[in-house]
Amino acid sequence: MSSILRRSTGFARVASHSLNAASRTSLRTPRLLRTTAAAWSTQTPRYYSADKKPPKPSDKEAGDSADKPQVQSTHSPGPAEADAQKTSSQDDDGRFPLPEGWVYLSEEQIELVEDMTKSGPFKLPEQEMHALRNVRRTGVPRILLEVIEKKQTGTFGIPDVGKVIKGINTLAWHLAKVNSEQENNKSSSRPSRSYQESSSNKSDKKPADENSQEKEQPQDAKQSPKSKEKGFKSNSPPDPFGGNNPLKGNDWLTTAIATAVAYYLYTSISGESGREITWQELQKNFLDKGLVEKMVVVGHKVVVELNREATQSMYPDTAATRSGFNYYFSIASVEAFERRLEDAQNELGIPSSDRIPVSFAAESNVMNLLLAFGPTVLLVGLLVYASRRGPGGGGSNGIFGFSKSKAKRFSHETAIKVKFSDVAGMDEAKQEIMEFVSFLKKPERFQRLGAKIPRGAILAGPPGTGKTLLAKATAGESGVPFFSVSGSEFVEMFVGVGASRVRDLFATARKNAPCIVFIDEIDAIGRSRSEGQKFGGNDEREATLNQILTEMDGFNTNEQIVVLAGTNRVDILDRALMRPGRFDRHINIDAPTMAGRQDIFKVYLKKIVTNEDIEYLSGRLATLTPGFAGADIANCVNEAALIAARGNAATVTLLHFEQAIERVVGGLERKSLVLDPVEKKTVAYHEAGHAICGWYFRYADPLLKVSIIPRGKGLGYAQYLPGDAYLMSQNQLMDRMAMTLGGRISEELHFDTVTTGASDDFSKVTRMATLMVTQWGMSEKVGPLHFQNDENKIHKPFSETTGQIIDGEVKRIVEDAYRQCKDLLMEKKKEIGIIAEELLKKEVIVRDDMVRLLGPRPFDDRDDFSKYFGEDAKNSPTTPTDPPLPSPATFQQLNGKDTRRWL
Ligand SMILES: Nc1ncnc2c1ncn2[C@@H]1O[C@H](COP(=O)(O)OP(=O)(O)OP(=O)(O)O)[C@@H](O)[C@H]1O
Repeated sequence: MSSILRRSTGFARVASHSLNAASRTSLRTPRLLRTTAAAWSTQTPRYYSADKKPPKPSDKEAGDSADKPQVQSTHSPGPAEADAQKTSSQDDDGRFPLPEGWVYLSEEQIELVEDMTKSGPFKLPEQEMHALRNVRRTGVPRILLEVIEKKQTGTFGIPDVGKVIKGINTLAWHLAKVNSEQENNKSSSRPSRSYQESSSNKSDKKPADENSQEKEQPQDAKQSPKSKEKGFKSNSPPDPFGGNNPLKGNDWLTTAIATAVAYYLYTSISGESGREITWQELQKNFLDKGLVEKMVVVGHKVVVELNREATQSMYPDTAATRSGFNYYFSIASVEAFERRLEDAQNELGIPSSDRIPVSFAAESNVMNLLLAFGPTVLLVGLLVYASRRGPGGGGSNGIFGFSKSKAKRFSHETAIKVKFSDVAGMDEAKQEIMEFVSFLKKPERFQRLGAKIPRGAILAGPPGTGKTLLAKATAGESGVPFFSVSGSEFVEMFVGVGASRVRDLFATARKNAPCIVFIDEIDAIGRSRSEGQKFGGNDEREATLNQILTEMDGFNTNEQIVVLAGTNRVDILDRALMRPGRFDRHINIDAPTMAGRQDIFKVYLKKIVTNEDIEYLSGRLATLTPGFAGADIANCVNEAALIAARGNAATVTLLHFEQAIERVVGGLERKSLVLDPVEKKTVAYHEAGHAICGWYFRYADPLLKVSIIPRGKGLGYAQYLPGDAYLMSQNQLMDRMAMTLGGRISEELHFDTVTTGASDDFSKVTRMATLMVTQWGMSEKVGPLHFQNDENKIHKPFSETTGQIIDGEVKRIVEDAYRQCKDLLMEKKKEIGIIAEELLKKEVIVRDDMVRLLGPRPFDDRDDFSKYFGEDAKNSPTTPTDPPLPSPATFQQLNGKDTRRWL
């Protein structure tokens, strides 16, 4: 009886073997295959324990044997035995009744099955081959017959491998059932020997009473404890998987598993992969023996097709006899291969009519498919990847999220903590913008009287003057969400993206109303359309601008959305953007005044550790920093704190602040730059020339310091404090120009030759003179005309004749300044020498040195200057009692920046 079950083991092992074979041949899905194989091979032995003598729980051996695979019987029942073993349900030929959907196989088909199981992936161990004979009597599921027929007709394919597995599964299941029936019969017909019983002498020699005892045992007792546990009845088919059949009742699972392994099985059955051999092996084993029928060159491989019948007779056990299996070898070039083959055939004396045919085939279909569709698949893959790159997959960073606005959202609770008190200076701008705050906070106050609140405001001004800060403060004060986006973030290379981002931004704003939208650097998209057309226009930018115009028009008056925009170039913005109903308010935020700077200094001085008198300090620093924007001031204060920290100072002092300002304006001190004595003397006399001009010209700005320590790009500098002048007279301009030329004229007066050091001075003088002639109406010949300079220098805004007059006038003004300066310096040649020698000695001289050497300046100084730097000023690093100090930067002779806004 147990032998039938063992036959099912045989089938199970076919599957397991096949699966294992597949797992060996494929590196791709070993886990799936191993798992599946395990389901077949580890569960089946447990089932066999059910038909053994029931193991007693105390009987360790019996228990062990239940977990081990059974020793297979090699006994094949003879016809007489078969008769003896025949049960009542068997027909005359000993065949069992067929379940529905089952069929008996013909002898020829059984032979085919035997052939299949002799070699190849379904090969069975020799001792299990006898199990197949029982298939004659049990029949097989029809599905297996179909597969066998396909095998007969040569139409066996990938899907059929799955059918083989399913068929085997069903067969194993059925065999288990038959076995169970036989077990019942056996228990009723003892002591007659069952053909299924093991042929071991041990079982044959069992005493009759022992057998009878067994017979008398109740049926239930014959079941293993495990079978009992699972509630198996002896008349119901035992579960060959111990109740764990992974395929039972799971046809879809069967199909899935079968399909998954089918491909791998197919490749091993069909021998698609073949095996690589060397040329020598080919020659020795096949070529010399005349077994090669044909060779097919596929790329750099040659597939050897053997005469299968001849090969089988010579090498019966080789895989080469399997249909579809082919050996192959690699070649470097087709020519070399053909030559080698020809030589080999010549050596063998094969006549030309019998030569091995060589054909050429394209690479495998898979390769062709890969080549054909690979790039497309790769591209699609990349697109999908790019689309998921953004946070949350497909976010605004993803490629398909490019139409989403990139506006950052700040809310009252999160980032926007800025209040109007944090924005120093710009009182008028704050006043203007506060109206928006009241509108957002108490809209009814305005609506009650039928007033329409302005839709938006443009904050225009130089960089770093606090436009963004003011917008944030507006949001902070009104406690509404704040969406901040830069104009450049709307611009993409794809046409239409900008417009859709604008749509998205405004849609988000509407959802979050009341709120503030701030578009920084709006000139990136809001540039005048007529300007753009000069250079061919930019459709994308215009489409974006149009969308902004449309969206701002689309607000209804009750929608509490305020749009603020920041720009440094209000002059180039499109007029449609600036008209009432869109950006109604134009708020100019200029560089802060003296008072504004002082306020800003106070805001930032509060945040650092200093023992200085904040009122005095902020005033002095504000005087030292004309033209500084809020951002520059914030940077200076921070720089001072860094300098103090570098020197391990306990607090930040005035000295640190002045060093910081000098560094910001003049650049880093270049200690490594050592001038030779002649150069140093030239620099000293050059700077002394500037200093003397500043001291003796009435309208010159007050002199603060002269230095010949290289700093930034310059070799020396004279520092003046121009103050916040908003208007300049012609006299002031002439004095300033003359003072600027003082360096060169001093060189002329004291040396045989002049140097290149005055180049920057000439540039400034020329620019000033040109402005005087072309824009400030300070030339009688040109008259009160204004010629706007064309930034692109494409065409001059005046005629050729006017151009010549302008050139003549500019030259005349510079020459006047030159003469004025030369007259003074010739007169003060001795004083220049005194200052220059002092400079060579001390490298830096300050205002008090000048007073000591030249006497008091013959003209009164400005009030603010006197307050912080005059006689009554507190001791400061710029007084002579202090060690020489690289002091604050110049605003004129220093090559660094000229902070006068009109220059
Ligand atoms: N009035 C001010 N009060 C206090 N801090 C200021 C003021 N103006 C500027 N700042 C400082 O300068 C920094 C830069 O200012 P902000 O970004 O507002 O300048 P902006 O005018 O928008 O510049 P840009 O035109 O380059 O965008 C601010 O973060 C702040 O620290």
